[in-house]
Amino acid sequence: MSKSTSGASIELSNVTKSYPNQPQAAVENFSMSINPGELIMLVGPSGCGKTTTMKMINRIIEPTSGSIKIDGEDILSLDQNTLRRRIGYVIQQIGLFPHMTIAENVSVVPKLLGWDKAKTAARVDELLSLVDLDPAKFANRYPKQLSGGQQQRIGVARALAADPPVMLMDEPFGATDPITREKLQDEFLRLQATIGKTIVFVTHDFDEAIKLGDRIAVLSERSQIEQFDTPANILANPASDYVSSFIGEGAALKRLALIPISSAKLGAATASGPAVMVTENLREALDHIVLNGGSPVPVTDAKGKTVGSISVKEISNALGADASALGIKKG
Ligand SMILES: Nc1ncnc2c1ncn2[C@@H]1O[C@H](COP(=O)(O)OP(=O)(O)OP(=O)(O)O)[C@@H](O)[C@H]1O
Repeated sequence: MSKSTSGASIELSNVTKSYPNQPQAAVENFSMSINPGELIMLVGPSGCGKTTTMKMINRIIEPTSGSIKIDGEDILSLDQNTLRRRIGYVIQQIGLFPHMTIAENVSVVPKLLGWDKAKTAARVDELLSLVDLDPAKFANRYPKQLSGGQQQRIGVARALAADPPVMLMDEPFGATDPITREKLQDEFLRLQATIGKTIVFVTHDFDEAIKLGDRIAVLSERSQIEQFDTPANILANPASDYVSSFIGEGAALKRLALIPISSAKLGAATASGPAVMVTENLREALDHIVLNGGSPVPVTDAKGKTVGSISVKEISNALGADASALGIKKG
């Protein structure tokens, strides 16, 4: 998918953080190059150093050694306040100010930057619309008058207020129920397709990492990188038992969700049953086939015209072709 990019590159080189009086470093010699507009997921067990790694990028935590550059500029030499205005930050607890309205919450950074009232108000309207909340309805409410999912969207809007090139997201959807979480993830993907920020996103949830990430870094203790690759490559070719244990059960099913139906060789356009759109993925095709009692289902284009059919055989072939393209034996 091509997306416009307003993000910046991030380069971490040999970054180490040792907290005082700790026997070992929380993050040791961490190096990573992130391209403008990339959405990078940091995944790993509790205490492995994900949050420490991420918080060093906006210097909420100061590195003990190493260098961090954003668009080639050494951030350790920048004033901390300047830096944090360039980096949006979204956390699980949301952190909305309860005594401020939604509009006031979203305006915090524009106010710090000295924007006038009209510019700030226009930006608040634009941001609320961007996260699918009607400004006329929500701007003057207080956080407690919003659902958890709506509050989380305000957290994202607030982080985007000054249009920062970089966003850091620390388990932003972690506290929401599974249905809200999935909805927020879908919306967030749509939003990112438009805004193209460079995003570092911390999660415990490998499925969330697969769904959202352009690339995933699987981390072990001291933020050691076990594998850093696209979701499809990690699922098809985990680098170690450690990485496999993160993927868990059902790697093939998870891979299906990453392969578009358009990449499968379709069967003849003779099938009947619940049609699936060619823009959907193989996981969705499989769902339709199951609902159709295991028989092939028609595949339609965006205009509803039938362009072929898909059965378990075509799905299996597409999965095999994908695996062999990656140098994996068909299993
Ligand atoms: N302020 C601190 N002082 C001392 N040790 C700390 C401090 N903050 C974190 N640590 C330690 O550093 C290590 C990494 O912590 P960090 O919070 O980065 O891990 P994490 O992977 O984000 O964990 P979680 O998923 O549970 O949030 C842990 O062993 C933690 O106990």
